[in-house]
Amino acid sequence: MQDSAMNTLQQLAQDGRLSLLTLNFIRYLQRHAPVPDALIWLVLQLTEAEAQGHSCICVDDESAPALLLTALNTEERVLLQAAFGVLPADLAGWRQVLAACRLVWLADSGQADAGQPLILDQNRLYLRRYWQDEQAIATAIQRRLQTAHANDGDLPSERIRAWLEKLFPANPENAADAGPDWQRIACALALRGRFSVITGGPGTGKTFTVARLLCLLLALQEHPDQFRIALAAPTGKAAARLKQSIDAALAALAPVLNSVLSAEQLASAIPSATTLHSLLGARPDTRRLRHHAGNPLQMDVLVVDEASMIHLEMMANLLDALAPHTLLILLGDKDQLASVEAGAVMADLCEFATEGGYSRATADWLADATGEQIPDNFLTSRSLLAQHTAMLRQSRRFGGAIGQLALAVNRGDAASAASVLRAAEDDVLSWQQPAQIAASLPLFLHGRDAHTDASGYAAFRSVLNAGPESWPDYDSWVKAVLKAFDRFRVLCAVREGDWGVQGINTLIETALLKQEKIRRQGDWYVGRPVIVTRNDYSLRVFNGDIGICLPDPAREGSVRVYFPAGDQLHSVLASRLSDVETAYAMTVHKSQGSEFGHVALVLPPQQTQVLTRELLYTGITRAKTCFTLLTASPGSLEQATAQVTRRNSGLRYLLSD
Ligand SMILES: Nc1ncnc2c1ncn2[C@@H]1O[C@H](COP(=O)(O)OP(=O)(O)OP(=O)(O)O)[C@@H](O)[C@H]1O
Repeated sequence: MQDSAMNTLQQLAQDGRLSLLTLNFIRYLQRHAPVPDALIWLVLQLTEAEAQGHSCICVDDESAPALLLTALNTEERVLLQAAFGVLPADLAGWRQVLAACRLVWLADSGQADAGQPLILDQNRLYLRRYWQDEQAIATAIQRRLQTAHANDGDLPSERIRAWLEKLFPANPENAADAGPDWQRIACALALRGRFSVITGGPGTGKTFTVARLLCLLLALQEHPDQFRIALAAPTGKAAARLKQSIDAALAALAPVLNSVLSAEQLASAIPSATTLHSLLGARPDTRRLRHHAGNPLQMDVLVVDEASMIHLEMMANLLDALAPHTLLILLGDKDQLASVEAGAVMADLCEFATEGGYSRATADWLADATGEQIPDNFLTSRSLLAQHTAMLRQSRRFGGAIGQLALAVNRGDAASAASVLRAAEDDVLSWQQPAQIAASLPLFLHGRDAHTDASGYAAFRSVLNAGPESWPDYDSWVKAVLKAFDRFRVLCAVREGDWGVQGINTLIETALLKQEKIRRQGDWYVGRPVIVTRNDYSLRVFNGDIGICLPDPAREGSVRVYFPAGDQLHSVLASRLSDVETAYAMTVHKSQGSEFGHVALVLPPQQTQVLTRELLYTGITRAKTCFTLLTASPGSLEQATAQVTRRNSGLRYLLSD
């Protein structure tokens, strides 16, 4: 490598403008073989892309260099570009450079794989581990899809149809042109194989449908009492929500199912939901999991909710750990923010979900088994995966203004989103543009004037201040405090700055301190809401868990943090928790899988890459009853709506056959 390029990189790393990890990786490559400058240039892009959640870069894509070192200013970028000189202009030129380096394996060249750290597959350059994860996921899914019933005729379509009619009675109020019942269709598609995807926006009935699908599966078993079901989600909160919704749905279905299982048998067939980490048997201080192909999970069906939060490595691990006969059902909203880590698995799986992509054979089977006719425009006969994917299209919860806003944002229609925000009744939606975010402090503390639903933290503070005396026992009070905290949340696009998580948490805490509403003991005070930032297996607290600091009833003067654990509570001495942050405000990313009565979404004034359509959509759809948008200028709404994240990935191509 030319000295000038390496010197520039070293200088940038010294100034903290380039990650040391990247520099060390380049040095590692250089120790093993001569590395041409053009490849170093690609590695810089690749490590940057990985940090942004892409699994690879497209070397012939003119936009790829735009990813490069976004942290650099123009002068630094110009310097770096000058140091690297002229680079190949097209894919053929890049392939030539890469083929000449023994650290790169050209996966489509017919050469044997020698374990090189970099892989070029078609036009996509990968770090080996992401390529491996994508390959493993695609192979495992294809295998599951291919071991579907060889012939739909093997399935008892008449029985299935009879059950679907019981589980989803036709609604006489539905308009004749309402289209097919996608919920019935989702159930029937899942019965055909070992892999199924059900996507849909918030409130479209994903859990409603999967509860009925589980009933249908039980009803079709010869020995329903021996049928093993498992429920999981990426976070503890999402797992608890899944279990709650399924329990509620099943309670309503018990009378329908009583010829198959008693209410008690039905209740015991559905275990509690766990996080994917604990399902897979994650252990402290090691990446190795207890369950894998050599020690698979033993269950007949696994439902995983909030699948958009699953990253590449986790999906690869999950598929590896499943027994071949297990039916995996993924539930999620394809339009939500992707996982923080690399990959956009749910978006890749649902690449064609909107258009359907069903074959004529699938449509015929659906007509037999559900009585539903698939409209012609959904018959584009896409991939095998499309034959096992259903998209629910009617929101049952978000008929109103929040739903319209989410839809407008999802369509990329900033003008409609703005007019929905301006036209809505202000107890549901509000758009405020404070010059300084500090001006929103009254909103955070007390909510919007005179509108009880659009609450701030006043409801939470009031349950907290009432103390345990007004409740039958201490735990009931703690549960009420936790519940009241979920009535409102400030969600931010960024962490730093006045308009970020840290600034707003400080703003709220300082105000409460000034008003003498809190009394600190070091970092802790009674009523401090915290979010866990790192898994701690010994304390059984996990990244993203939210708890509240309250007095320890057993020890005068000491405080514990209480976390919800299903219907129960889990508590930890506050002094033992080190990796936590105050949680009046949290990032939209961390809010995935949760819902709050009222959400105040804060978009920062500065232009930032994180301000995307998916972020806005995810923030809006966390709100159950009221939503307030806080921006410094109207432009932020437009900017976020226009900026779509499309992560580079090879998975969607691997799955498109
Ligand atoms: N076919 C239906 N008939 C009547 N009610 C329905 C139907 N489908 C869904 N619902 C109701 O709509 C509400 C939302 O359903 P559900 O919670 O299953 O949606 P979801 O897609 O899982 O939502 P989320 O995105 O929050 O996970 C629930 O109250 C549910 O009972």
